[in-house]
Amino acid sequence: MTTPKTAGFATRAIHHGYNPADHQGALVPPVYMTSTFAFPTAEYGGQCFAGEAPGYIYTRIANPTLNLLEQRLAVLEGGEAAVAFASGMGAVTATLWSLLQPGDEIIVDETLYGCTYAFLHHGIGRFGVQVRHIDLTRPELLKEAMGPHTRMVYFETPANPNMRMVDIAAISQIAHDGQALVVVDNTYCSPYLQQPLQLGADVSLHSATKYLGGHGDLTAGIVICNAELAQRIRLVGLKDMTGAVMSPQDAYLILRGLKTLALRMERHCDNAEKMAALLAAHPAVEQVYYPGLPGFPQRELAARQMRRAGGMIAFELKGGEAAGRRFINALQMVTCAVSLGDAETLAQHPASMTHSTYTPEERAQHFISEGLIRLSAGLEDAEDILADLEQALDQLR
Ligand code: MET
Repeated sequence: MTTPKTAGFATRAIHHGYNPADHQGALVPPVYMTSTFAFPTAEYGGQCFAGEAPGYIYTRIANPTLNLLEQRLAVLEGGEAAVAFASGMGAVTATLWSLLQPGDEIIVDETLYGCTYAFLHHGIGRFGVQVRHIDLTRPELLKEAMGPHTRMVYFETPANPNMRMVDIAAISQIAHDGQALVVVDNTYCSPYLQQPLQLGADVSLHSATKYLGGHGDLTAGIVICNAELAQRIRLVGLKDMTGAVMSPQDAYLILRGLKTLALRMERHCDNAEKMAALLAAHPAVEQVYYPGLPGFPQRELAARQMRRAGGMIAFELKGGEAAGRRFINALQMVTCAVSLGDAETLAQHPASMTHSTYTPEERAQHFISEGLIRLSAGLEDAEDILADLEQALDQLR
């Protein structure tokens, strides 16, 4: 059913866009596990292709299960429309291929997820799009940097992996004064914690592999924006160019994950707050980057644009990179793996894993230290996570 605008986040995450009465009473939406759709007549099939009839054609273009997920995520982020992809990078690349052309400039923050960075520099950057890094934590620098060819401003907040935060409202205002689109990778927050479109951004995208799916059993991506941009991304990015379509089975798993998103995010935040406090108080730890900690330099911004401080933490040990490896290897329950937003608490080393697409010099230039450790707070009992972190830290003494 179409949930009223006054309905709460969890209500919409559970109900929006689906009415059991339209599906023989099935409480859970059916999965349209089909690649193609039968046309009643040859004429009707041709009309579908011409955009003159509304029928489904082929799952790469549209599918009822994907459409339900898209509608639900659009409403959860306060957007008009959404487009589903096979991975977070599918969402990133389709958005950039669709909305940029040779001669355009894209301004990005200094710190980006490793594969996004690689795509900009070794992918679209090779096809005539100028890529320029600016420290977007200082909006005044964007004002100076905007030029006649700047078509897009792109960033993550908090940034993967170092938690630097960008003021979405301030950046959107400056970008829009210069007619540039603002694209925010909202993966670290999920729509429960942060809503970029409400703060002025044009596009919010996610790796749905993370908090949206929430169970580490799929890869998927989603782009949320207005109807016009969504149509451009769907038809140019998805249909004609990248073909990176989400599986209906994965859309079903994400719809299932969304039912508990609000509950899970509260628990991720509860656990991360306790983990960050333990790390900050431990003598082996040099520095902790977590928006909820009193010493976090952008704490006020975090409080302004995020509902809570989130489930992601970065930290450095006094013993640097070598100590970091020893720490990760000493963990017993916390798992060494990339990805985030799963039920399991995960630890990884960005310089050798998620951000190994940068050279060491590039990491230094983009504020990613070689010794940084990234933690994704899971849903386990906090005391078990804390005990594991503590025993691993104690081994560094
Ligand atoms: N985007 C994911 C992360 O940041 C996966 C990473 S590496 C292939 O963990």
